[in-house]
Amino acid sequence: MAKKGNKKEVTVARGKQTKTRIPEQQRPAPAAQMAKTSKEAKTTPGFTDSNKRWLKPKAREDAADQAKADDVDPEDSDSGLLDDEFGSAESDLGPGSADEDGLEDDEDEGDVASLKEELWSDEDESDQIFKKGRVGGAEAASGSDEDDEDDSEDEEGDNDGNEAEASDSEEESDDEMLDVEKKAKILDADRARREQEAEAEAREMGEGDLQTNIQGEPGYSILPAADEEAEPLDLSAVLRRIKEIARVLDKFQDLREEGRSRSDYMEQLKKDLEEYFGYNRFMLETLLGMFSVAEALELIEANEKPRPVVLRTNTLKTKRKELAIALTKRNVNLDPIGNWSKVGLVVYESPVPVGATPEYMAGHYMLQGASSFLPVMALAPQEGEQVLDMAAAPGGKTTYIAALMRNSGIIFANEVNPLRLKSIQGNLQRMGVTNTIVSNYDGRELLKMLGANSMDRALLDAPCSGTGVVAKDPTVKANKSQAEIWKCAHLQKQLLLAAIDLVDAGSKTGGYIVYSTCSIMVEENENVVNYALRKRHVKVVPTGLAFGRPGYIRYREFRFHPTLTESRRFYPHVHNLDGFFVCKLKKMANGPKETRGEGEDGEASESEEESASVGDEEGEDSEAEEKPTSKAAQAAAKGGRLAGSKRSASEQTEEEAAAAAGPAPKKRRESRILKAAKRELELERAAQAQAASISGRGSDGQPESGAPVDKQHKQNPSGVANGTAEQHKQALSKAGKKKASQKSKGQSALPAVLAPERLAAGNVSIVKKVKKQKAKS
Ligand SMILES: C[S@@+](CC[C@H](N)C(=O)[O-])C[C@H]1O[C@@H](n2cnc3c(N)ncnc32)[C@H](O)[C@@H]1O
Repeated sequence: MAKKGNKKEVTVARGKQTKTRIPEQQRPAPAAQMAKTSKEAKTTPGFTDSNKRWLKPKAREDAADQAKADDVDPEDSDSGLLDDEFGSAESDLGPGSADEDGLEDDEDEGDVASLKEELWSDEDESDQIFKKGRVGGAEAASGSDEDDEDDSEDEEGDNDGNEAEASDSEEESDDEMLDVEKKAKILDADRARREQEAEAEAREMGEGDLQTNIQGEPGYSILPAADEEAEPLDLSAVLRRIKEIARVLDKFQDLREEGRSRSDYMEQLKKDLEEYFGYNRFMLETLLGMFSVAEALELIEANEKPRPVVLRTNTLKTKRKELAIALTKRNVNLDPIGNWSKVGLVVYESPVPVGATPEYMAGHYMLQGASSFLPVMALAPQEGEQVLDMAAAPGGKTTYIAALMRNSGIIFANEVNPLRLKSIQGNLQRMGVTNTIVSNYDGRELLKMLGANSMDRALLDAPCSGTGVVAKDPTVKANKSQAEIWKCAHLQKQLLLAAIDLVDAGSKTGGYIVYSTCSIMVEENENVVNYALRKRHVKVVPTGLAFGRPGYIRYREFRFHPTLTESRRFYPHVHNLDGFFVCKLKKMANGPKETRGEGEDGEASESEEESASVGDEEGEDSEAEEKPTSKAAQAAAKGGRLAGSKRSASEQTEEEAAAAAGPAPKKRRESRILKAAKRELELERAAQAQAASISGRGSDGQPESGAPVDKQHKQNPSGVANGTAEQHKQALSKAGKKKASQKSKGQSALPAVLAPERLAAGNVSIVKKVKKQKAKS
């Protein structure tokens, strides 16, 4: 465990700005720990463990701390969060860094290159503002040379890891510090020195008489004696024991007490962690299985702290610079999120609820966990493409996809839970998204509705156990079980196969699928992707993300395809992000892989998979064989799929893909529903363009005059990006005529898609009822 200091909270008023110094033990993630736990960070720039900007401990611990400092009601700060991404942390099953040179084919290169151009290119003029000093408050105005120098040092020093981080706060010159800061600094230094001395003393004593004298008291034992009735300890004593046990386990041979085994310590540790942090046994065993004891504790501690509040600029409506200026005028204290994103802003403190500012209402930004940027960046949607967001509510990623596509092409945003549709619609409307069709299907049924191979790209931000977002939803600590994790994995496999089947391997610009979860469970991540690698002609490609830990290829009894190291894992204690997994797949050929029959390698037959991918929820596809039984492992090894098998697995994928599928079909199979929906969207766009030319709106549907947003809403209640009511009506009546003529030709109609009440601001809802009505008729 990293040693903790005891800095006092010091609130310093500087001009208009209030700065809150967070006690060291409350800081989001101590830099020393971070650099220690991620060697990768030392070599990767940007938003990594060594990103000083991101980790600069300026953020307050929570709203309550800020309230203390600013007299702001903490509830106010939270109440501003509308239905963005927050609140989706609950389980939603209801109704080495990216190797930029390691790209395997031209398409990948183009893809990642364009992604880089879009997202990693030199910061635009908007970032000059940050070079002149932090935007919030007085410092922004000064724009001193000194700040410039600091910034460039920041950039150069990104690789310096913990030392750079540690020294960063020291860099403030004494002259700049106020008296109270100076005093606090002296006290801190003094306390640190005394702690060091005490530790050294304890170590010295331990070396002579260690087994019983961890705390320097004769006869002291960390573990209760076997025959002793365990006395209840107060919580601070439990925490102390947790740390002592972690220390012993770290240097077990040296520090163990005589007659005590490792499992004695582990058992006591688990009991104490259960008691102190409230995890259940399953969760603890998982964490202690994935990480060293010390690192598991770091993660557990990071899970107790909220992640920073982050905004994503909606580039359909504004620029980051403009947004930063607007929010700064409201005394919001913010910074760019780091050099890995050109659209992210991290908010340190705000006197107004950031979920209820006029800029928010006008759709200039999305409140979005920083980890949510990553799958969309990996997806790298291109303008003009057809993109599926299979599990879309509340639409945080959909709106980002739309922004990257500049509202061109078509996005299909699907969500199974009808109660969550409104949140997608609301966000699309607020953010001025006009290229999206919202549907309400089980993702496993989408194949029937949209047609196989109909998409250029697909994002499956899968429903999951939420084990990466404990900070948002602490109930996850206590209510997850192995059975539930397998249940999630089962659904995730079916959804991923469906997503793959919907993407066209022959797409000129795409052919990519991104799979992501906010779970840290291997069963829900690498295990799911590994399953897809075996069932479909896909390969894992680099995500293009500049940081993140590589995915597992060996974990407990699991053995995964070696290319899974290209997938990326993100952790609260390493990256100060929610626990997250991102994997990018390239579809090599359409259609399923030919598999041997049941019994030959212990796998389900192809027909079973197909039924799984169209929604046989009860049908046990290959869940059993995916669990790491030694029988399955042997059988899979026989099939040549495991790491270490003689044939290179990536060769195998491509060879088999080529042999099984032949040339990729040139034409996509589009379902009638898809065609009708596209026609409808075209009509809608035509109406909007007409409306824009009449009413003097820009091409993005924004008023050129800058009329107040509220007024726009009143004039046009259906949304900020709509045409006039008359044009809307005309479009609908045209569509209605088309529908009638389709009907007379015996083609399937799309009544709900065309129903006026279902239309909202350029978005079209397809509801499940459509299917039922169709079936009846
Ligand atoms: C992790 S959340 C998606 C978050 C979303 N991508 C965003 O960024 O705002 C997963 C979503 O999948 C939905 N879901 C669950 N089962 C589904 C299924 N079978 N088909 C489609 N969506 C499903 C859940 O209701 C939930 O809204």
